[in-house]
Amino acid sequence: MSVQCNETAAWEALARHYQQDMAAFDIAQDFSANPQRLSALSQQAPYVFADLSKNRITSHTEQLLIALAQECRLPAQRERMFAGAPVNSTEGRAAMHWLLRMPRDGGLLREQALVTAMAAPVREALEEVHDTLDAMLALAEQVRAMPHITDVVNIGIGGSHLGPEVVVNALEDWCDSGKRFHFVSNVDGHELGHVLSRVRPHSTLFLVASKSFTTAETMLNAHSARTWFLANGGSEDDSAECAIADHFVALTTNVQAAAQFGIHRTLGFWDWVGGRYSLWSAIGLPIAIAVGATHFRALLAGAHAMDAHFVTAPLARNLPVRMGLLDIWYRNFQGFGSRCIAPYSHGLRRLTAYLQQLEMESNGKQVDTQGRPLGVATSAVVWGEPGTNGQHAFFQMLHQGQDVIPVEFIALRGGGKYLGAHHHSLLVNAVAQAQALMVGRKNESSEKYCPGNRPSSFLLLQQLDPASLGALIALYEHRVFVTGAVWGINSFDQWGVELGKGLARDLAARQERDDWQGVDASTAGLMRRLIAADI
Ligand SMILES: O=P(O)(O)OC[C@H]1O[C@H](O)[C@H](O)[C@@H](O)[C@@H]1O
Repeated sequence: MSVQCNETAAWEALARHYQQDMAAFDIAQDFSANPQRLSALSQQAPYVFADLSKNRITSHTEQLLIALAQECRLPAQRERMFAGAPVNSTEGRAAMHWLLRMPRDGGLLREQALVTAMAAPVREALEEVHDTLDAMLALAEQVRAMPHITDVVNIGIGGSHLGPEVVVNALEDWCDSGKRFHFVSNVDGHELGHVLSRVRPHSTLFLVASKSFTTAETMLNAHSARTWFLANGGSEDDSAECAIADHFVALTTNVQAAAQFGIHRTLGFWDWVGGRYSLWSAIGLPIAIAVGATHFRALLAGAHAMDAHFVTAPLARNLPVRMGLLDIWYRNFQGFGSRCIAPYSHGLRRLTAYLQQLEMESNGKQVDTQGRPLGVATSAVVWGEPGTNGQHAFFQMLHQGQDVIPVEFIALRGGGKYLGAHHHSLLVNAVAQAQALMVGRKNESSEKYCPGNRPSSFLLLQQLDPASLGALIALYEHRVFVTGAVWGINSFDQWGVELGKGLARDLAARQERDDWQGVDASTAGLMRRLIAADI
C-alpha cells in the first residue's frame, strides 16, 4: 500500500511552510522585496506563456510542492500513463489520449524511451489511431466539398459535446467550410426542436457522438432526429436520394449499437480514450469538418508539443506540473474551494464549461486508487465567464467578497481578424483586473477598501490558432492528471455520474406503475406533482 499524500514528509513541510511563512504572505510586498519574482514564477511552455507570479507562492513553496510530487511518485505515474498501463483502475483501462496526437514516428518524443521502447499493443494502437485519423479527415474533406450539406448537427453530451463545441467556437476565424454547426446535448426537446426547425433533411448531416452509444439523452435526441428526418422526406433506403446512410454518421466505440440504431457509417475509437479526453479522436469530426484536415492536424500538433513538454521538462520548469501543484497548494493548504476561469476571448466563451467537466469529473473524488478514503479535499469548484463580461457581474465579489478565489486569466496577444482596437481594450482590462486583485485599494473609506493580495495566474497565447488551442487544452488535461496523481485518485472514471442516471431510470419506471413505495417523501411528492393533471 502506498502512502497517501497527506502522510508524506513533504506534506508536513508544506503545512509548516504555510503556517510559518505564507499565512500572512503578501504578493505585492514580495514583488518589492524580490526582483527575481517575475522571472522565477513565469515561463514559456509550448504556445503558452504563463505568469504565475501573482500567486501566493514563492520559489520555496514550489520546491516543497515538487518534493511532494516526488514523494507521491508523480514521475512514475506519468510514465505509467504514457506506457499505456491501466491507470483507470476501476475500469481496467489505459488513458492514452496523448497517443491520439502523437505522430506515427513518435514526433517530438521519438527519441524518448516511452516511444523507442513502446510495447507492441501501444505501437499497434498508434497505427490504428493514424488509420482512423486519415479516414476521419478524408470524410471531413468529403463533407466540406459537398455544397448541398449546409448544416452539421452534432448530437452528443458531456465529453462527446463539450470538446468539439469549445474548439469549433474557438476556431471560428478558421472555420472556412461555409457550413453552420449546431451542438445539441440537452434532452430538453427545445434544444433539438429549435435546431430542427431551422434545417432541412437533404442539406443536413447528423453526427451522433457517443462513446458508449447508450447515453440516454443522446439516444433520445438521435431517435427524435431520425424520426424527424424520415417524416420530412428522408428515407431508410440506402439508394434513395436523401438516405439515412448519407445523412447520419456515428462517432462511437460501440459500432454494433450504432448499426442496430440504423447508422452504418461509423468512425470508431477505443475504450482507452476517456470521454472528456476524446476531442482528438473521431469525436473531433465536427471540428475537422469546420476547419479542415490541415488545421485539425495543427490542433493535434499543438497538443503533442504540450505532451512532449509534460514528459520531458524538469518538474520545476514543467507548466502542467507547476499549475497542478499550485492547485494542490490552494486547495489543501490555503483552503480555497473554488477557482475562477476568466478567458478574455469571445472565442473561448465555452472553455469554462469544458474545463468543468475535465476537472470536476476527473478529480471530484473521495477515495484513492486503492479504495481508501482520502483525508484531504479534492477538486475545487471551477467556474467563470469570459471577460470583460465577468467584470460587470461577479468580479465585485472577487475584489471585495469574503472568500479568496484564485482567478485564471487567459488572453491572446493577437486579436484575430476583427476590430483590432477592441482587442487592445480587452487585453488592458485583463491585465488591469489581475493588477487590481493583487494591489487592492488601501487607505480608503470602508466601502471602497479592497484588500488586495488576491491571487491570479495569467496565461497568454500568441493567438487563438489551432496549435495554440491544442496546447492549451493539453496543458489543462495534464494539470488535472498531476493533481489527481498527487491525491492518489483515479482521474479517469466517473462513478458518481452513474448514480443519477440509475435513479432517473428508476423514477421513469416507477412513473409508469405509479409506484412510490420506499421513495422519500420529497422525491415522491415532486413526482406526483409532475404527473398529476390537476395541480
Ligand atoms: O460519449 P457517451 O458515452 O455518450 O458519454 C457522454 C458522457 O456521459 C456521462 O455523463 C459521463 O459522465 C461523461 O464522462 C461522458 O462524456
